[in-house]
Parts: sequence; structure tokens; C-alpha cells
Amino acid sequence: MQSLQFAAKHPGSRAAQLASSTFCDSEFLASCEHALSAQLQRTKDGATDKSRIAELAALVKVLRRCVRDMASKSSAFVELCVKTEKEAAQELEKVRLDAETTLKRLEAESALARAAAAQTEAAYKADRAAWVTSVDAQKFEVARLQREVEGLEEQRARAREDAKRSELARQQLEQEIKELRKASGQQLREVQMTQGEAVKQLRDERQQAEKKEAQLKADNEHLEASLAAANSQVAKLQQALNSLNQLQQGLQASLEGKQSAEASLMTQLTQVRAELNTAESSLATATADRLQLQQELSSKSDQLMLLESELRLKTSRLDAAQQQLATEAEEHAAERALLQRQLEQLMADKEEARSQLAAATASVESTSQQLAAADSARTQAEQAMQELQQLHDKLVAEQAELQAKVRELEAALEQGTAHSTELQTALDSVQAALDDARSQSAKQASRLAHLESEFEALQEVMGEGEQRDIVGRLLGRISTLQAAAAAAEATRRQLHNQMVELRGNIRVFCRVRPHPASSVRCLAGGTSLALTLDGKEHNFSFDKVFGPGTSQQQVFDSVSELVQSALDGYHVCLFSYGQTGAGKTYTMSGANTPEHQGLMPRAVNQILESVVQLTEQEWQYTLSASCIEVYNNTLRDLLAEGAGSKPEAGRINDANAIKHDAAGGHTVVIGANRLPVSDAASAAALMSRASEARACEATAMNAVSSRSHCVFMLYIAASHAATNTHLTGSLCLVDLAGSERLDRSMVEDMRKREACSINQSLSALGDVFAALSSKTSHVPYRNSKLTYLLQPCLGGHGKTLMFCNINPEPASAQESLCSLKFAAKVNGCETAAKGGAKRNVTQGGAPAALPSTPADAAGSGGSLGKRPAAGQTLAAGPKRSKLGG
Ligand SMILES: Nc1ncnc2c1ncn2[C@@H]1O[C@H](COP(=O)(O)OP(=O)(O)OP(=O)(O)O)[C@@H](O)[C@H]1O
Repeated sequence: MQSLQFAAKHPGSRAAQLASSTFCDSEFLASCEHALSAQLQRTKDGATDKSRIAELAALVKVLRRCVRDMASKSSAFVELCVKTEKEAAQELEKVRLDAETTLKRLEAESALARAAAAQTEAAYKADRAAWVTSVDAQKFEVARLQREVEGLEEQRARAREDAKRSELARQQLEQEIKELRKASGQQLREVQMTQGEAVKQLRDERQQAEKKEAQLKADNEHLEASLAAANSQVAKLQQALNSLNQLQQGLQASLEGKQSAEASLMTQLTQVRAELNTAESSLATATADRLQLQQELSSKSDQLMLLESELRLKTSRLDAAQQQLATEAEEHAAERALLQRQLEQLMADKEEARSQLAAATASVESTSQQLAAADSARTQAEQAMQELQQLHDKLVAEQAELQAKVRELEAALEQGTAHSTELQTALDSVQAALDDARSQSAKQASRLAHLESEFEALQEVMGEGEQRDIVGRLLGRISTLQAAAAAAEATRRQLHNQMVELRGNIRVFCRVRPHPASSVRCLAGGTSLALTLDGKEHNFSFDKVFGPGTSQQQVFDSVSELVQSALDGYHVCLFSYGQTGAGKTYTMSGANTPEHQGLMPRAVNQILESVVQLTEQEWQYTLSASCIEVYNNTLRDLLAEGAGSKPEAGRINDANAIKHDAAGGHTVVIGANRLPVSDAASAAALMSRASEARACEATAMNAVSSRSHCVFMLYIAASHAATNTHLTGSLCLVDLAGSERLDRSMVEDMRKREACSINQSLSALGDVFAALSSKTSHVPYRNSKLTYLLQPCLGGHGKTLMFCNINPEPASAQESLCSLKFAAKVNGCETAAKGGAKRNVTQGGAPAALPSTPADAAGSGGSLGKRPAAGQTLAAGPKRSKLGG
């Protein structure tokens, strides 16, 4: 009812829908109603004691069902509420994040707009101040020029007045001269009239007058010259005034330009202010949005609280139902007491109704039994409810744990991704450096060859003296080049090792063999696959995943650089693991056509070819090989005389036959043959001989099933006289026996013992990896011969690669899952000892010698240095030969 009310109050609410869908079970309500009405009706009709007890029992059943239904519904409701709560929280988080992002963006935009406006305003103010300063300076200049012009005008006026005065004086003088002439003429006439004495006076006066006139003329000329000078100065001043006027006009124009620029800047400023206002208003809108969202958030929280209160109500209803049940039980007990009393009454009346009493007693007994059964059922139901509650609590705790784990895993994933990116970058740079070193080395080698041919040609054409000289120089050049080539080779080795190390000292590749009905799907990217078992998909990731279409050459290409490491002085181990018939032997040895050759022949061929090249750089390599079978935890030398025909031939009974060189040299098996490998033919013969001797049987799973682990060990020792360097490396190729389920392989007696031994040694291998991955101080290598033999490669300073072979036929899916889980465990293993893989190289001292074994007497390591003859490859043996490849 509560939920119905809630639904009515919140018609659009998801929680209301959930509550109404969870609790409004009309069928259930109808059945309760029906049961109660029937009970009421029967009570009204007047029931007998017997029928009432039966009715009460039926009622108890109904109530119990009610309690069960309520419990399951309440847990379903709780789950739905939790889910809804999570969804609401996620939605709210998303909305909050969106709002925050929008707000931040708007704030950033507004800050940008504000900064731009401030910048524009500051620029405008600076421009305006500069312009005002320049206008003021120009105004000042104009005023100064105007003052100068006024001064010049005054000077001109003064000069004009001077000129006027000079003119007046001249005119006065002319007048005086005229008057004097007139007076002198009169005097002359008077003198003429008076004759004699006055002539001289007149002449003197006349001379004086002439002198005065000359002076006046000179004065006049001087005044005219000064007037001309004043006029020219006036003209100059006029020009200056004109130019000043022009300047003033220019300044006026620039003033107008500045004013228009100011107007446009003012417009810009207004625009920017308007933008700023818009940004501020959008900021206000965003803030309002945020407030609204916060309100929504709080309303969601309210809803959540409502849901929680609803939940509490449901729980209290449940409690009430339980209480009601308890009340019913009490009533039940009262009824029982009543019946007991009736029984006593009946006992009192037993004289009257003995037969009725007997029947009633029987009826009461059966009723009591039913009641006891009802009691125990109720107790069971309560216990079940408690268990369910505990389970619920446990599940909630587990869920929290899982969430924490998911978070941890996500963080680890991020770290791992970052780490892998770093590694990839480092790897790329190392690869580039390696390529560089390789090309350098190739260049040097070709240059050397060229020089040698030149030298031969010169020898043919030169005389003896010249020859000796040139030979000396060329020899010097050659030795320099050889030293450079050795240095390049050393760099290459170092870079190659760095590259292999970056990819991990233990790597796991998975190979899926072809099958028409496959339960395995190789995923894009080449590093993961999905296995389907009982309709469920299991995903796994490895360093590489090879699908059914991958050729033997492609598989070998992916391991060739690891093989190369053995030549550089490392202990390298490649082993194949998987269910019987999954393709382990096919991967390691392959079939007898060149296309189907496996890793073993291809690896030995690559090593032989590289040895030929290295010999040209003055390296001396010695190769030899052993082949050991681990069968029922006993060692057997597959290269022993007669091992192919007699199963007991080659058995090594010495429990301590496996010897590891403490200084990082070779691991040897005392009593086992080690035969020289000088070329491809000798290697092929050796592998064929070993495969003939290997224990193979037909089982229900594989017509030629390998019943033993086969360990092929190639010992490599090398020295370089020029640099006095010695190294020891090894290549260990292991074809493990197939892991299998005894019931599926249908083996019996001896074969059963074999299978048990195989499974034991594989489980010992698993224990070693488990100990390595948990980094415990004790690693149980000695628990099996197989793990003890491979110890230096697994946990020491070696480089290991495991192939997990998978048969994808659906019937083998369970075994495939086990193999993949094992491989995943190995993939997570950190096997390299401190300092990573170790190269076994010494400089100076005695050359690295192969550890002596009794079998050394049979033949020392074959000395190498010649290319294999044309067409000479490691021929593969027949399929029966699990090693021949
Ligand atoms: N990738 C593959 N391509 C083609 N054929 C394959 C491939 N892998 C395995 N086979 C074939 O499947 C069969 C069983 O393979 P194989 O003998 O290598 O299995 P196994 O794992 O060594 O078995 P066991 O442990 O019993 O020795 C062989 O006939 C082999 O040729």
C-alpha cells in the first residue's frame, strides 16, 4: 500500500514504478484475500476443531508464503533501489561534470574576453596618451612658430618704417640739394654779379654740397640694401609661415585621423564591453544552470531519501509480518493449549465416549505432529531468511570489494599502458639503433671485401717493392676496418640484447592449430584470443597469438632474434606446452618438407649461417649438441648407442647427473653424449637420431603422442683472437609431453603411470612458475628432473619463450582452458634474476672451454667456419620422429 501511495504521489518517478511493479502483485493480493475470505467464511459457517486446525495450518502456509514472497520482493526491491540509486548518482555525476565543464569553459571564455578587453583598453589608453602628447607637442610647436612669425612681422614692420624714414630723409636731402642748387645758382648769379672773391667760397660750398650728396647717396644705397635684405627675410619668413601653415594643416588632418581612430576605438571598446556583458550574462546563466542542477541534485537526493524511507517502511512491514507470524504462532500455541484442555475434557468423558476419545486422541496426535512439523518448517524458514540476509550482506561486501578491485585494476591498467608506451618507444629507438648498427656493419663488411679485391688486383699489377709498400698500408687499413667491424658487431649484440630484454626475459606465445570446428577465436591485433566453453567466452592475452593460418616460417621469424641471443652468449630456452595433440611437436620439429620444418631445424640452420658470417669477422665458433629425454622422471640420453632400438639404452641412473655451472656456463648431464655440430648435415643427422629414440605411442588423442619431455641442447662456445674475447651460449629446445586427462586419453596400466608422471612434472613446472611469480625465496626446481634441468633458463639469467599450443576442437575446450590459464600464469611471471639476462662473456685469459663430460672423449665440438654446401639443409625426419622435424 505504501508503494501504491508513493506511486500515486510521484507518477513519473522511476522508483515509484519500481515499487509498484515490485509490490503491487495483484495475483498475490488476490490469493491472500481469497485465503482470508475462505477462512472467514469457514469460521462463519462454524468449523469443527479438526477443520479449524487444518484451516490454521493452511493459513500458516499462506502466511509463510507471504513472508517468503515479501523477503524475495524486498531483496529485489533493494537491488532495484540500489541500481536506481547508482544510475541516479551516475546521471547526477554526469550532469554535474557537464555543468562544471560548461561553467569552466564559460569562465575561461569570459576571462579571455575580459583579458582581450583589458588589453584593447590599455592599448587604446596608451595610443590616446601618446597621441595627446604628440598633439600637445605639435600645439606647442605651432605656438612657438606663431610667436616667431609675430616677431618677424614686427621686424618687418620696423624695417618698413626704417625704409620709410630713409626715404623721407632722402627726399629731404634731395629737397635740400635742390634748394642748395637753387641757392647756389642765385649766389652764383650774385657772385657773378659780385665777381671775384665769392667764386671760391661758392666752389667750396659746392664741393661740400657734393660731398654731402655723395654721402646721402651712400646712405640711401645702404638703406636700400638693408631694405632688400629685410624684404628677402620677409619673403623667407613668408615661406616659413606657409610651410608652418601646411604643417598646421597636416597636423589638423592627423588630429582629425586620430579623432576618427579614437571614435573607432571607442566603438570597439563599446563592442568589447557588450561582449563582456554577454559573456557575463552567459556566466550568470551558467551559474543559474549550476544552481538549478544543484537543486536537481538535492531533489534527486530527496528522492533517494524518499526511496530509502520507502525501503525502511518495507523493512518495517516485513518486521510487522514477522511479528504477525509470531502472534499467529502464539495463537497457535493458545489453540494447542485449548485443544489440550479439550483433550483433558475428553479424557474426563472417556467413560462415555471411549471410542470417540481414541479417535480424538489420534486426531490430536496427528495435529500435534503437523504442528511440530509446521514449527520446524517455520524455524527452517526463519533460518533460511537469516542465511539469505547473511548472503545478501556478504554479496554487498563482495560487491564493494570487487568495485575496489576494479578501481585498482583500472589504475594498474593505466600504469601498464603508460609503461608499455614507454617500453614501445624505447624499443623503437633500440630497433632503429640496431638497424643502424646492422647497416654500418654490412657497409664495413662490403668495404672490406672491396678492399680485399682491390688488394688482389694490385698484387697482380704492382712490382715487388711497390707491392710490399702498398700491402703494408692496405694491411693497416684492413686491420682498422676489422677493429671497426668488431666494434659494430659488439654494439649490435648489445642493442640486440637490449631489445630482447625490453620485450621481457620470459615471453609467452600462443599457437592455435587448424580445426574445422573451432571453439577458439583469435582476436584482431594478434595478441589475444577468446575461447568458448559451455556458452561462456574466456579471453586471454599473450605476447603473440598465432592463428591456425600462421606458417612455420612466420612462427620462426618471431623467435629468430631470441635464437640469435644464444650466439651472443646467452642461455636461451624455447619450449612448447599444451594438451596432447595440440601441435607441440609440429611447432618444435615440424614435418619433413622445407615449408613445414619446425623451430628446431630452422634455429640450428640460422645459427650455422650466422656462424659462417661471424667467422668472416675472425670469430671462432664451436658447436655441439645433446638430446635428453625425461621419461617417468628418469633421464635418458637419446644420442646413446642403440637408444633407437632398445628402450633401456642410454638410461642415466645417476640421481645427480644434472650439473649447473655456477659461473654461468653450460648445464650438462653427466653421462650423456655431446656430439659435434659442424654443419647442417651433421645437425640434421643428430636430430633424426634423437627423434628415432624418443618414446612415442598412439593414444586416443594423438596417433603419435610423445610420452616424454625431449630437451635438445645446443652448446655454443666462441672466441675472438683479436679482442681476446670468449663467450659461451646455449640454445635449449624443449618439446614437452602433452598434458592430458586420463579419462579422455583412455590410457591404461603402464600408460596410466606415464600419464601420471607427465602430469606430475608439468604440475612441478607450474609450481616453479607460481613460486617465481609470487617471488617466494624458495623455488621448487628440484621437485622434478625437468624443472631442475631447465633451472638456469627459467629463473636465472636466461631468456625463455613458451609456446602454448591449443587444439581448438570443441571437445577439447576444457583442456584448452586449463592450458590457457597455465600460460596466463607464466605470462604474468617475472623470471629474470636481478640484473636481467646475463651474457656469458670473458675478455682475456683462456678461451671459453666446454665443460668436460665423459662423452667428450667421443668427439670434441665441431669447428665451424664454412658455409653449408649448396642445398644442404636440416632435413626433417618422418612424422614418427618427434624431433626430426
Ligand atoms: N599448426 C598446425 N598446422 C597443421 N597441422 C598441425 C598443426 N599443429 C598440429 N598439427 C597436426 O596435428 C597433429 C598433432 O600434432 P602434434 O603431434 O604436434 O601434437 P603434440 O602436441 O605434439 O601431441 P603429443 O603431446 O601427444 O605429442 C599432427 O598430425 C600435426 O601435423
